[in-house]
Amino acid sequence: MAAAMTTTTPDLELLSITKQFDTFTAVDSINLKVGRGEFVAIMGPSGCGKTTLLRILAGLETASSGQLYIRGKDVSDVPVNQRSTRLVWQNYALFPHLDVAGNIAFGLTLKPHDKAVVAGKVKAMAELVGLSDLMGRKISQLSGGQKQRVALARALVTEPEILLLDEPLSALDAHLRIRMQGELRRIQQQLGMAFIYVTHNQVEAFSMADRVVVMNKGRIEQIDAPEEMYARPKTEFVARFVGTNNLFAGRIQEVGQGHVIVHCAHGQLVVSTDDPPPIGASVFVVVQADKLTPAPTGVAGENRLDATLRGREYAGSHNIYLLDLVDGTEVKMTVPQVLPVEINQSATAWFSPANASLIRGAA
Ligand SMILES: Nc1ncnc2c1ncn2[C@@H]1O[C@H](COP(=O)(O)OP(=O)(O)OP(=O)(O)O)[C@@H](O)[C@H]1O
Repeated sequence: MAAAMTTTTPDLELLSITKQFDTFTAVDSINLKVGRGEFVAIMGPSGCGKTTLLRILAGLETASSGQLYIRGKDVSDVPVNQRSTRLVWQNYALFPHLDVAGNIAFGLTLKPHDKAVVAGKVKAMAELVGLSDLMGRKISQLSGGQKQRVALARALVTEPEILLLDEPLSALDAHLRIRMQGELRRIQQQLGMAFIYVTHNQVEAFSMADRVVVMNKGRIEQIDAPEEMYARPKTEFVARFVGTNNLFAGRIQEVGQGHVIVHCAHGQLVVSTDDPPPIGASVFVVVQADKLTPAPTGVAGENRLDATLRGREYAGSHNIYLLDLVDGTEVKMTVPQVLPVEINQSATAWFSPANASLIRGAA
């Protein structure tokens, strides 16, 4: 039954959406609410079910079970041409025999419309996406970024309630991609429209989205604002998938005032926490690579990691150091300076207890 419509009705609500292909579960009991005008990015490794989920939202695929609501209305059985969603994907699927204006107008000309109304809407949309000067151009005379703008305008001109985007920028070069990220965010905010954006690209997801969804094997691992997801991954999978984190497996050995001591294979680590797991619990200590700094040799102290330098990479503004701990654990440290250490020599790293977090490990 459709939920009563209120101003707080989410743009999109998924209740236990599952998709099975024969015996294989591609999308597994997904629950998700997308608020009014929210930008949600869905990311995860290849094959985790991102595109299948987006196709279900678009009506191109039918869920095996579960309910899908758009602005409070159950659309689970509404066919694709009657959905208030539009899909934009990377191979723009534009019509080469039509010019830019013809391509943008295409969605509107499928239904009876006054010519002047169509022209007005196409003009306004071209202005919004920055194509006003190119209306008479053929598609073959456009750059990749311009083609992507046409595809975007063609979807938006039909005034969908939600725009679905499947890796829309992946065919563009790095420079153009950054430009288009800014443009997409501006357009989305100007229209106040919910965007559901599927991508492999972490930087893209984290720079545009209000919230990021990380999927793994058809399930949602974590939904959070980008900063929160980055600073506090909640599962081992997310900690390994997002950012550049170091994970140290261990067990809680001692619970102190505002901190715990974790026993790991290479030694003890101290982590600040207000929510300590019980003694004996299996945990991972998570420390971002840029929260590690070199520790002066010979100085004892908590969270000092004695290691061997195995590799280094110069990345312009920073250096990435690969270190091996005594038990073979690999550690990544990102620092601005060049360290006076050669490959296979001893090196040390250190982190503050306040810069580490805990996630529960396997029992
Ligand atoms: N029509 C289909 N029949 C059978 N299996 C399918 C079908 N469509 C997708 N799958 C399987 O479902 C899983 C999820 O596919 P999906 O395309 O949603 O993944 P994805 O996360 O979008 O991957 P990628 O990032 O590589 O595009 C994959 O294992 C895929 O092989």
